[in-house]
Parts: sequence; structure tokens; C-alpha cells
Amino acid sequence: MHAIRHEAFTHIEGHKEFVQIEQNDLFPYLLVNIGSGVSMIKVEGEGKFQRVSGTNVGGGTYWGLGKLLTKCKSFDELLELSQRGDNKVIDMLVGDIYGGMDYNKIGLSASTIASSFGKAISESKELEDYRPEDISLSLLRMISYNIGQIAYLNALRFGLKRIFFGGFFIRGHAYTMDTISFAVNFWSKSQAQAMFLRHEGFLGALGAFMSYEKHGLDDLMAHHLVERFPMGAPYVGGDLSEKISWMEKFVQKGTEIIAPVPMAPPGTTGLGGFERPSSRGNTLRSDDAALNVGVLHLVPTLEVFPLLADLKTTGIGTIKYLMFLNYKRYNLCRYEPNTIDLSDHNELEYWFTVLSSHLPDLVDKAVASEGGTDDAKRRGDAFTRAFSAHLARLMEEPAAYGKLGLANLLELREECLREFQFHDAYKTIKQRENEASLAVLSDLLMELDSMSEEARLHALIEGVLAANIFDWGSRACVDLYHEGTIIEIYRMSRNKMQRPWRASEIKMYCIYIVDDFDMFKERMLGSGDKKPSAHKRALLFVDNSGADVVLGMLPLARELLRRGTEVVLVANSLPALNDVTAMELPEIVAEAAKHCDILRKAAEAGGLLMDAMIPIQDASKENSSSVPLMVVENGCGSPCIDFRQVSSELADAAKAADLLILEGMGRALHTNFNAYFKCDTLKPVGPGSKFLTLFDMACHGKESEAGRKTGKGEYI
Ligand SMILES: Nc1ncnc2c1ncn2[C@@H]1O[C@H](COP(=O)(O)OP(=O)(O)OP(=O)(O)O)[C@@H](O)[C@H]1O
Ligand SMILES: CC(C)(CO)[C@@H](O)C(=O)NCCC(=O)O
Repeated sequence: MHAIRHEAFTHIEGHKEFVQIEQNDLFPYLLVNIGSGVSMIKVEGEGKFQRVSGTNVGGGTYWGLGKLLTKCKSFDELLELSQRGDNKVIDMLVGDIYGGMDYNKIGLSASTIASSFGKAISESKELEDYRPEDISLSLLRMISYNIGQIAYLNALRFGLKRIFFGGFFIRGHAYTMDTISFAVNFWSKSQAQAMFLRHEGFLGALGAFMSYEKHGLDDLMAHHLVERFPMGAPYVGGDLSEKISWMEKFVQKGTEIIAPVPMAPPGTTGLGGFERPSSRGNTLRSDDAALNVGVLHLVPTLEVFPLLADLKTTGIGTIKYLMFLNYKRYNLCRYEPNTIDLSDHNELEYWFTVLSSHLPDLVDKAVASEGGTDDAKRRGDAFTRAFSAHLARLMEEPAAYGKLGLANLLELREECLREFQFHDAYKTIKQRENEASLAVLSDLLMELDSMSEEARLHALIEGVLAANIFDWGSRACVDLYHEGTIIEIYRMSRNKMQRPWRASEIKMYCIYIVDDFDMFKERMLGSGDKKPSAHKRALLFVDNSGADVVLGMLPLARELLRRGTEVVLVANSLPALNDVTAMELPEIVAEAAKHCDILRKAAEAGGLLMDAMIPIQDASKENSSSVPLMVVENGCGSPCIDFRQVSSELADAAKAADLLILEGMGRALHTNFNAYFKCDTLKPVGPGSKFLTLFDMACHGKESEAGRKTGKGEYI
């Protein structure tokens, strides 16, 4: 639960809500594992747990007894039957005893089950006279309610505030979860709430893995575990079945991709007591159709970005805590990379349309990047189907893979491409753009050098914004590109920039803009009595290949180097769209260095002209007079960045940094727009980048609360 965000959720009347749990507030809790039998485990801390109780009436009882009584051939069939059942045919209800009335004096409604299967005593019916549907429902309620009640009593016995339910019995079935939630709520008189886990079926395997000494997992930190989604999950059968054979336990081999089955609209529970939970529909909503899990990857080199401001000290925001026996609100604010929350249905629909409309073009590029072979076409087709199936799944249940943010969706697409062995769909385009931009770099540098300091700084920032237009995720950019050369478009785009740089609205999110260029300029160039004060080290998070990095970010890097600031170019570890990668940067820098002495000396000092990538500690060699220009990878393969999980090289490089330049829509707007850092930060986002209409916006930024408190500025 430390590692996987949005692991725990409540499930009440068909409504799933994720529960945010602070790392230091997780323990103690009761874990109820419903397998064949049921184990109840008191968990008091990391590795500190004790089995305190259990019950032999569990999943095995439901399946075993159900099989005997209904002749069902599979567990799912049995569960499906229960959806169409009516338990009052077999269960003795309070109303049956008290003449159809509620028994108000002791607080029981007429529909409350007085005795499971109790009606069968007094009726002269044989087993065959009962419908299997009714038997299944009575049995499911008997067992789930019993487990819910015992769990609650044990939590009470040990003063545990939370109960998590797991085990293969649950398996993501909405109706089972609603039934257990109902039971816990009923017996605790609404004092307790059942919580469920997205990866409930894997607890045993995970426990075995974690306790296996050879892994040396003692120091395992939450940020070392990354959840990725199994792209084969919705894509079953066909040529790629070998790839997903491990999923056979969950998904029947050879099943076609099927659209997820919508659940019936929630109804009301009516009279109270044991009315049917409203998520019950005519069709069982099972996760068989699309496996509802992510795969955990252990990446021991991932770290939390050390310059991320600790927002707890700022006290902004409110996090809702659902606590057992005690409902509290805490005033805490945690880092959330996503700016856009896709739980807003309109927002979700908008992004799904954008991604779907980009799909054919992306597949064309991906197939071309692999030489357009038959194999590449086959993989392209499989990718389209797999990704579309994921989109359909998420459209139907946005929380299927945890709380959905735009960054997750964009990363999902990149992962999906990689899953089908498209490692760099934009390879050719990136190369072509890099070459075209490098060819005009020296002209641009000459133009910049002819300007006054102030005009140059202004032109450089405008240049970063203007060059960020070259984004091949943006159709508008592609269209524009047909109409001019790289330098013409760059110049035109720069000329269009009018201060104050601002954006008024991005889709439904209003963005309030502060153009802080003057503040930044004062720090860089000084003003009045104030002397310029160069930053010690700047981290430049670069975005797109071609003009963006070559004509935008490199000239800015050069200016910083000229002023004695060390520059670290931070780029993706793996390709994502047309973003430049850390592997590609040394070659680009080497080529640019041919046109510029400042870049050449700095790149030499940073070791870039000798090796492709060098460890940061070797970077500040004594044998050069110039401050170094370095490259580090960020640990990501997505257009966005989650600062809780960056490469250890980046974390290391950040320790000495006092300026961050976070360029581009993915990293500065779709993610991290609301992120605060401990040092000066620039967040330049160019017009028309990543899916926005051209010239919709020029640049965004805002004053930082945290910045004001710490005396650090967040510019532009
Ligand atoms: N497709 C399925 N086939 C069989 N059982 C299923 C299926 N889906 C869910 N179940 C439920 O899962 C239960 C088994 O769960 P699980 O594998 O977690 O337990 P186990 O390891 O056998 O039990 P224990 O924890 O008691 O050792 C079954 O008894 C049944 O109730
Ligand atoms: C015996 C185990 C632990 C096997 O996993 C499980 O099936 C269980 O907890 N059964 C319930 C036993 C009891 O009555 O406590």
C-alpha cells in the first residue's frame, strides 16, 4: 500500500472510492484474507503481524456447497446465478416471523435475514423445488455477512481502525464487495467501513516474494516499486497468445476482445435491512474480460526528487481520510503529479477522443519505424486493439487501474507501444528534425550574440517558448510545418510572442498566469544596486527533439554556461513520442558544439564529447576552466514526469542544483503544474504543444506559495 497509489478503496452500492492513506498512518489494521478458508491478521507495522482469528466458512464453502446445491460447473457461474436470485425464497426474514412488520423495538427491519436458509425448515420442498439462483444468493449472503461480522468483531477486539479484505474469493466482483461492505456497515452500525485492495488476488505471492531473503528487500522503499499495466490483458488470443500465456489462470485463452459489460444503473436499497446491494445487475461484472491488475516492477534505482518541496509544512489542501471507528479529516497536502484529474467524465471523454484520433497516425509511424514489415503491421494491429481495449475499459470504469490521471493515460500508451516491441516510433522524424535544426543553429547563435544582454535573455526565453511549438504530438504543428522551414516557423512563432505571456484557459481548467520574466531577469542580470547572481547549477528538463531542444533549450543552456552556471540536461530514459532521450543528447550536443565554443568547452568539461553519458561525479573535473554541461536520464519513458520516481542519477545531480527549468506541456503543465520545488523554477510551455490548438497559449506559470514562503521564486 505504500508502493501502489490508490491500492485501497471502498465499494458501496456499486460506487468505488479510493482511500488515501498516509505512509505513517497505515498501521494497525486487520487484514481479512478470504480464500478457501478465511484468515484474519492483525498487522501492527512493517513485518509485524499476527494471525488473530479466522473462519472455516469462506470462499471454499461458498463454492463447495454451492456446487453441490446448484450443480454449477464454475465459480463464476455460481456467482452469476446469485445476481438473478431472490433470497427471501429460502432465507427466513424478520418479517416472516413478525407478520411482515419491521421489528422496530430491537431495530431490525422486515427484510433483515433472521435465519439464513431458515425458510426451508418449514416448507415441504425438495432441493429441486428451489431455483439455483435463489440458493446461490442465500449462500453468498450467508457467507459474506458472516465473514463481515466476524471481521468487525475482531477489529473491535483489538481496537483496529481499518479492515482490508483480500483473497481470491473477492476477485474484483462488485457484488461480492458490496455484500461485504453492507455486512460490515450493518454490524458496526455504520461505525466501520470495509476496504478492498486492487491487487487482492496477489497478496500471497507478493508476501512470498518480499520475504524471500535472496532479494535483499529489507531496504525496499515504496518508490522502488513501479506499477505497469499488462498490455496483453485485454488482448487475448491470436498470434500474440504466447506473450500472455501467464494470464491463462485469469482469462480464458482464445477469448476475443469483448467490450466490458456495463453494470446496471444503481437503484435504491429501499426498506433497509438486507435489501439487495444496488450494484447488482442482470449481468455479472467480472474482471475476466480484462485483467484488472498492474504488474509490479522492482526498480531499486528510483528515488524521490530531492528538490520537491515538502508541502506538509505549507498546510495547503485537505485530504479525506476514511478511518475505521473514527472518521477524521486531516489537513495535509501531498504531491500529486497529475494536473488533470480524469474522474471528471467530460475531461475523460475529451482525452479519449484526442488519443483515439491520434491512434491511426501513431500506428503508421510505429509501423514505419520498424521498416513497415508484415510483422510490424501485425504488431501495429495488435497494439491498436490492445490500446483501444484499454481505453474502452477505462471509459467504462475509469478507476479500473487506480485513480486515473492524464499522465497515467499517456504513459499507458507508451508502455503499450513498447509491449508490442515498438521501441521508438518517432525515430526517423526525430533524426530528420535534429539535423534540420542543427543546420540553422549557428545563424541563430550569431543573431543572439549580436543583441544586448537584456534583449538576448528575452529572446532566449521567447525562443524556448517558440521552439516548444515543434511538437509532433500536435497535429496543428504538423500542418504548420508543411508551410515553412524550421527557422521561419521558429522566427514567426517568436515574433508572435507578446508579453505578458499568458494563457487564459486550458479546456475546462482555468489557469491563472503570472509572467515573472522581470523577476527572473533581475536575478540573472541584476537591477539598480542588485548585482546579478548566477545560479550554481541548473537542471534543464528538455522536451521535444529537433528545434525544441536545439534552437530552444541549447541556446538557453549556453547562456547559463556563459554566466558560470553548470547545466545538466535532463532527458527521458526511454523514448516517448518525439521527446529527445538522454541517449540521443550527447550526439546532438557534440554536433552543436561544432558551432559554438561555449558549448564545446562545457561539453568537454562535462565529458560529453568523449563518452555518450558520464556519471555526474566525474563531471566537474579540475582540468577545464569551463563549467560543465552534462546529461542525465530522468528514469522515465513518458511525456510526463512523476517526481516521486526519478533516476538516482537525477536525484544525485539535483542535490547541488538551485535552478529548475521544466519545459513543455507534459512535464510542466499536464504534470507538475501544481508542484512546488525548493529552488527557483521556470515552467515554460510553448504554444500548441501536445494536443493544444496552435497559439492557444504562449506560456504559463504562476507565483508559488511555497516559493514565497521559502524565498525561492517560481518564474514565468
Ligand atoms: N474462478 C474461480 N474458480 C474457483 N474458485 C474461485 C474462482 N474465483 C474465485 N474463487 C474463490 O476463491 C477461493 C479460493 O481463493 P484463494 O485461492 O485465495 O484461496 P486458497 O489459497 O485456496 O485458500 P486458503 O487461503 O484457505 O488456503 C475459492 O474457494 C472460491 O471461493
Ligand atoms: C488454513 C488456512 C490458513 C490455509 O491457508 C486457511 O484456509 C484458513 O484460515 N482457514 C480457516 C481456519 C480457521 O477456522 O481459523
